[in-house]
Amino acid sequence: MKEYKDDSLMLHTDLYQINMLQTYWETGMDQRNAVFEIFFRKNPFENGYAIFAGLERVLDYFNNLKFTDQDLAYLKETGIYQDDFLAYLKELKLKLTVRSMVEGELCFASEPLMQIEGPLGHCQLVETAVLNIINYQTLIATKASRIRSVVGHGDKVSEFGTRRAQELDAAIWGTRAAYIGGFHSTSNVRAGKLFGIPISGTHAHSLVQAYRDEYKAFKAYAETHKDVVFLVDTYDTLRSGVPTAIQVAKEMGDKINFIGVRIDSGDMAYQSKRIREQLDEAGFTDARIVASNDLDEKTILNLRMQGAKINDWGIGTKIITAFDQPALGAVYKLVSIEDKNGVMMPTMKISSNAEKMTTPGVKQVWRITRNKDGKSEGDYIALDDEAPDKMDELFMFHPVHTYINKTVRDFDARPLLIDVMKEGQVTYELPEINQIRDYASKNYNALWDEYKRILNPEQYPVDLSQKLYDEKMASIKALREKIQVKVDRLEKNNVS
Ligand SMILES: Nc1ncnc2c1ncn2[C@@H]1O[C@H](COP(=O)(O)OP(=O)(O)OP(=O)(O)O)[C@@H](O)[C@H]1O
Ligand SMILES: O=P(O)(O)OC[C@H]1O[C@H](OP(=O)(O)OP(=O)(O)O)[C@H](O)[C@@H]1O
Ligand SMILES: O=C(O)c1cccnc1
Repeated sequence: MKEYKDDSLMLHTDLYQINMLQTYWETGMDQRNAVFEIFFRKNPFENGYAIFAGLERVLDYFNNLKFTDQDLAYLKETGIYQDDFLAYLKELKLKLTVRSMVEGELCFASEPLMQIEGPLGHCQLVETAVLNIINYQTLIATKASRIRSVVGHGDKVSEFGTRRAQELDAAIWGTRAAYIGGFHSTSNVRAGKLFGIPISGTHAHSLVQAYRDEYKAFKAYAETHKDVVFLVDTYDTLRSGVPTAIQVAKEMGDKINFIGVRIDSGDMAYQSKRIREQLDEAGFTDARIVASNDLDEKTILNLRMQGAKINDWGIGTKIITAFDQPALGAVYKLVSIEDKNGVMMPTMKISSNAEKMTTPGVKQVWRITRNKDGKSEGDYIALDDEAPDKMDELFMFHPVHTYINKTVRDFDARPLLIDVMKEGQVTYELPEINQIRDYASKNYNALWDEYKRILNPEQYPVDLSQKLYDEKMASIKALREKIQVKVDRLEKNNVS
């Protein structure tokens, strides 16, 4: 890999973004004010909700983002761009204004998670990296929440996935997202240092193999550590591993804090029950049983159903790679653009595929909860000039099946998109990681159980205001008519 002393993230974008910027610039469009929104079309893992994560890194990415001399030298080398455009890039200072959900917010398909406003060219340049960050972190936080939701009360879940992650960055930011989603600790020591996440760890089979003997290995480990968890499945878990762990724990007595044992293979329901008996019989009733080996929410649920006596769970591959759904699929769509008279005009993409159709206009997402118990009624997407928080009753209807509707009274309406950056300056004070994690947990607790089950959850309502719905329908009609005129003209030209 080539080394650059001033490498920046400006080039961490798709070539087509710079190509579009060039077109906007050459045609005098680059300074037109534009608003883009980020949303995903389907909740990941067929879950009933997702947990928003990634804002801290997005703001960090925006901070001082500019083309460096070596970025520009590289672009020149490609031969794609002329000197005058490169000179324009050299002076480019991003003036983005950002509204976003905060990390730990519950979010749902089809609602804006973040809104980026600014000169069209600036907004375009950052699309790729912003999606890159939010897609991954939101996905992992959601997967973590699913896993956390199936473990027992008092069980601990540790993230073990660094070795299986899609490279170094994914390990670090993935484990942060897993912590936000409810994991208790990580095995990644650097993540502990960078984010203040609790770290935890046992030992590997190699320790036992190195000493060629379980007793020697456990004893050596115990003599060099205070807190110990012995990995007991290297040779024969029930006949050798656990009895040896017990022997060493007894010999060491108060010199160590014998936390328990870990198993990493075999039938973990059967083994954990037998291990529990052996530990209890030896008087170690508080010793914990840690399990790892390709675990996820489904295996954990199944193990618990079988009465497994597992207290703590180490989760690697399946969390850090979001194994069963490796991408969230969030997109970045233009919703409003300034016209040549300086007026902001809503814009949308239409498609025969209803899922691919966007909703035009600058919007706010309102979380509607009942005043009497704080429970969720649904989310209400309204145009920016609407104020559902000032209304006494709210008519909420399904945006496709409009006959599914309800009128809500005595409710609280909370706007979810808050100002985080104004013309390139961060205006938001980043919370501590534990505040984010607590916030996610509080939000999760306020959600009805029906939306939280990991299999076939109920669909949480994400509704459009009447005004937004009407404008969307009018835009679709107007666009269809415009296209029809064009098609007719083309056909007429072909005939003549
Ligand atoms: N009682 C159980 N019920 C359901 N799944 C289990 C049970 N015990 C273990 N598993 C899961 O079954 C999968 C395979 O376990 P298996 O015993 O085959 O381990 P393994 O990976 O072959 O062992 P090794 O790591 O030694 O190669 C793992 O995902 C594990 O978490
Ligand atoms: O199974 P995962 O959910 O991906 O969790 C991470 C795995 O990493 C370790 O195994 P590995 O074989 O790499 O090393 P070890 O068993 O020698 O520690 C650990 O024992 C887990 O099995
Ligand atoms: O601490 C552990 O037991 C651990 C950490 C990473 C991966 N596997 C196991």
